[in-house]
Amino acid sequence: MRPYHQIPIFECGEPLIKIPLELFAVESPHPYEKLGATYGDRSPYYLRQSVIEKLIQAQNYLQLLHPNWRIQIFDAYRPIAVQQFMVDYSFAQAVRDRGLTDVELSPNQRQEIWEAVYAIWALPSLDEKTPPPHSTGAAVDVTLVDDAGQIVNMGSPIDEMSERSHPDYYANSDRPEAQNYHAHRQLLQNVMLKAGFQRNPREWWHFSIGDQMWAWLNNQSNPANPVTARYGRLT
Ligand SMILES: C[C@@H](N)C(=O)N[C@H](C)C(=O)O
Ligand SMILES: [Zn+2]
Repeated sequence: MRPYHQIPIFECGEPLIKIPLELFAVESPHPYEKLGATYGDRSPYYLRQSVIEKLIQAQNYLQLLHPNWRIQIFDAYRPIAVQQFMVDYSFAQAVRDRGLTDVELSPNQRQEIWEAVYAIWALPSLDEKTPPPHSTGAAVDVTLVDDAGQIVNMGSPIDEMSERSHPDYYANSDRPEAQNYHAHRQLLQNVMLKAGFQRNPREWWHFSIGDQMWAWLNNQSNPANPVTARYGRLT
């Protein structure tokens, strides 16, 4: 259980619809499909209707500051089967990165790797009270692309299992390069927050609106006016 799982969900029934990809930049091929994740008759490029409207709003705010920059969509809707696939893939990759194989892992090593995996991935829970954020169609992983079509350097790749994924990792650095990374992360956060999203406190790229994490973060900063979640798991 994460603290945001205490938030009650009152599903509003808003449809999951195709993102108008022509408006945005898009990571292509899709990063998880490339690894073998299958979506059946679904696609990762779907979100709830008003989440898409808010994403367009965020990009409009971005373009007031930087005309011709775009939000790049890395991932959006994620069925629970894909959440499970990515959790398993990330565990296996972390084992390989340590130069080990699954059978060689000591109980301590196994636990340490699972902790690293679940530091950034949500549990692929089938319980309707604790859905993984992307399985609600309300969460999106994004970065920025500049007017030359280049991905803006945020100082670490999306999905890296390290401290560098923390949004404020570069906040107190004296290095001009690191200050740039922090400024880019702040720019992304500012335009997304202005449109109503909240950012995952552990990941510079993950934003959501209307799900449990969003409600929990809202309630942390504004306890006098608590909100609940309006998007639950989609089947
Ligand atoms: C790991 C990243 N892509 C992500 O989406 N993390 C959140 C917490 C999730 O799994 O929902
Ligand atoms: Zn995410």
